[in-house]
Amino acid sequence: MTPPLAVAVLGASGRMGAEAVKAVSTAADMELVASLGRHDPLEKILEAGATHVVDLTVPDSTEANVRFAVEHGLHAVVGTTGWTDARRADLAALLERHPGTGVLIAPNFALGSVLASAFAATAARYFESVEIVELHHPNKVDAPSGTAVRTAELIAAARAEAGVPASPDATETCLEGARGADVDGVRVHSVRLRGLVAHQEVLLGGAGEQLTLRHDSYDRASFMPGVLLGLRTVASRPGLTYGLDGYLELGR
Ligand SMILES: NC(=O)C1=CN([C@@H]2O[C@H](COP(=O)(O)OP(=O)(O)OC[C@H]3O[C@@H](n4cnc5c(N)ncnc54)[C@H](O)[C@@H]3O)[C@@H](O)[C@H]2O)C=CC1
Ligand SMILES: O=C(O)C1=N[C@H](C(=O)O)C[C@H](O)C1
Repeated sequence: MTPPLAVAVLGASGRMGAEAVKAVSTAADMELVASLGRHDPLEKILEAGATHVVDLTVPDSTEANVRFAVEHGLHAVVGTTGWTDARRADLAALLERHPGTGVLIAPNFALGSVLASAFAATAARYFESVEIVELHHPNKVDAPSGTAVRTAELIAAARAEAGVPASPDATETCLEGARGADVDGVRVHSVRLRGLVAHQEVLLGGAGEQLTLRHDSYDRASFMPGVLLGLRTVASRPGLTYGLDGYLELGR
């Protein structure tokens, strides 16, 4: 019989970490061997005999946590935001020196969100204008969301490949921030509102028509199937995978 995956959750007292602790604890093929908070030494992971790490911490901590995991040959599933191009490049280089180890960085674990971003990238090839509105709870520390950044990157790449020009925009005078952030040429607007969890709309405009692709996470339970899928898959995918779409067969 295959032994259960020995999983350590980092950020275990946080909103996502607490949900991941529940999900891993109730998965028949996993054992939660360690739960770490901000003040716990990372050595706890090794003492507990973990083979897999889930990082759901904060942008300032995640890079050091994941580097520690990789340097000790542990596979990592990472939901924390803040993984810039430069940070991912450094991590990919580290992984080359640890060839059997896998890391998944997933800006969003909700399957519906991953699908919505993929649909948006497909649709963006056919519309003149595209903008993103992301809406989150007001305790979120980063803006724009990691999901919106990833969606904008996918959209920009698809439009570049199809030769679609920049979205038209005649703005000449503008209060700072009024047109949102520019991510690879795609405007991203961030709303923070009590009562929300995690939501995103991609607005696509053409002559006389609009297509809106919206995804809503009403509960953090929505992220858990993706976390578990990541844990079950990561060891068989050495190196760095960016986006849960890398583990799904979306083209079929
Ligand atoms: N990929 C996805 O599907 C999702 C990703 N997120 C991201 O996950 C991250 C966490 O989100 P929340 O749980 O809402 O935040 P949170 O603030 O509720 O939780 C973060 C926790 O990490 C702890 N922490 C900080 N540094 C640590 C360290 N070095 N070791 C262990 N624990 C540490 C904090 O004390 C806190 O308890 C954010 O970056 C958020 O954007 C959130 C929801 C879904
Ligand atoms: O902080 C959150 O809550 C979320 N963070 C991730 C992001 O920044 O995209 C994923 C999801 O949107 C929830």
